[in-house]
Amino acid sequence: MRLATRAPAKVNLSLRVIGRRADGYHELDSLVAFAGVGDELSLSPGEPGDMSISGPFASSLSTGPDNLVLKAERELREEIAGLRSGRFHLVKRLPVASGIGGGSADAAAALRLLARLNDLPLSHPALLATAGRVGADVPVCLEARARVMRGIGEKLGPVQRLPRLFALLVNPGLAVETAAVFRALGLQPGEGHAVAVEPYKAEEPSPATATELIDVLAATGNDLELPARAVAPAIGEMLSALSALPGCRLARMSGSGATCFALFDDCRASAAAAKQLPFQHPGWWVKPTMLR
Ligand SMILES: C[C@](O)(CO)[C@H](O)COP(=O)(O)OP(=O)(O)OC[C@H]1O[C@@H](n2ccc(N)nc2=O)[C@H](O)[C@@H]1O
Ligand SMILES: Nc1ncnc2c1ncn2[C@@H]1O[C@H](COP(=O)(O)OP(=O)(O)OP(=O)(O)O)[C@@H](O)[C@H]1O
Repeated sequence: MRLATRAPAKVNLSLRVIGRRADGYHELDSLVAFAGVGDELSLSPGEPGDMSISGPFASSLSTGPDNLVLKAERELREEIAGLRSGRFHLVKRLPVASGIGGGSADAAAALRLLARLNDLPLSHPALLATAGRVGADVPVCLEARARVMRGIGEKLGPVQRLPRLFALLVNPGLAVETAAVFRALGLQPGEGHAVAVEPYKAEEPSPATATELIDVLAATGNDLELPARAVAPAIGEMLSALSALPGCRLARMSGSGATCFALFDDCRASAAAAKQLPFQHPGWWVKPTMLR
């Protein structure tokens, strides 16, 4: 039997860095949402540890043991003796190392498929523990629903019922290494981070409309944007181009970059921008999508 699932792109609508832990990782406070665009993963009968990849970004990745799909499978097998598994096929539609958690989404998708095959609930402690070990963004990608994540990604707040946002996801075709961006922030282990941007306040009543949500988000930010722009100056150019699009209400970077998103009040404005941008910047990856 073949099991399949989508691996939606993760978007950090806001991201505040609280400080750096003694072990070098950074404590975050981030409102995360998920996009309509994503990878696809399937699991079929076959040899565990085996996988194939197709899709527009297949050539950016190997099918070796470093692939996060296989890493997640291996780690779960260590937690659960006798785990049933198989061979994976990944359709890679998201740019790699791009701040929208493609690898994390794939790893989480692998865990969801293995949970289905082995009749495990998603809340199974072995799944959660494995997710956290595979990557900081994997726990939030397990359920792939909008929420605030804290700690280094292991503390998940309640699911947020956000109004749908019409967005463009844009990447300049530049892989940016997450660790390099955190390094460029320049915090020492144990050091706190001065408040530069406000975190999203999830306790307050959720905004009822996209327009209200965008207003709330405008008061927040992404603390990794400045260090990422130092690592990859193309990000600054992209943010200026997005802000100048007709109807763009907010342009911001996701995660550690380089992917940025532009938010619009309605789908007509985002669709028009999606048509216009490729003429101005033919090399950029541009995806109109809904975030929720
Ligand atoms: C920036 C975000 O995308 C926001 O959602 C994530 O925190 C990054 O999550 P991720 O890509 O799953 O990150 P990992 O693969 O676990 O870590 C990559 C590297 O980034 C740094 N890292 C990551 C997460 C974090 N909270 N603090 C860190 O300092 C560490 O140097 C780590 O070695
Ligand atoms: N299935 C996979 N998809 C994407 N990247 C993978 C995968 N397996 C391994 N990797 C490696 O993981 C690294 C980070 O990939 P990923 O796409 O998750 O980064 P990201 O988009 O920056 O994510 P984040 O927003 O979590 O920082 C890359 O160096 C990539 O080579």
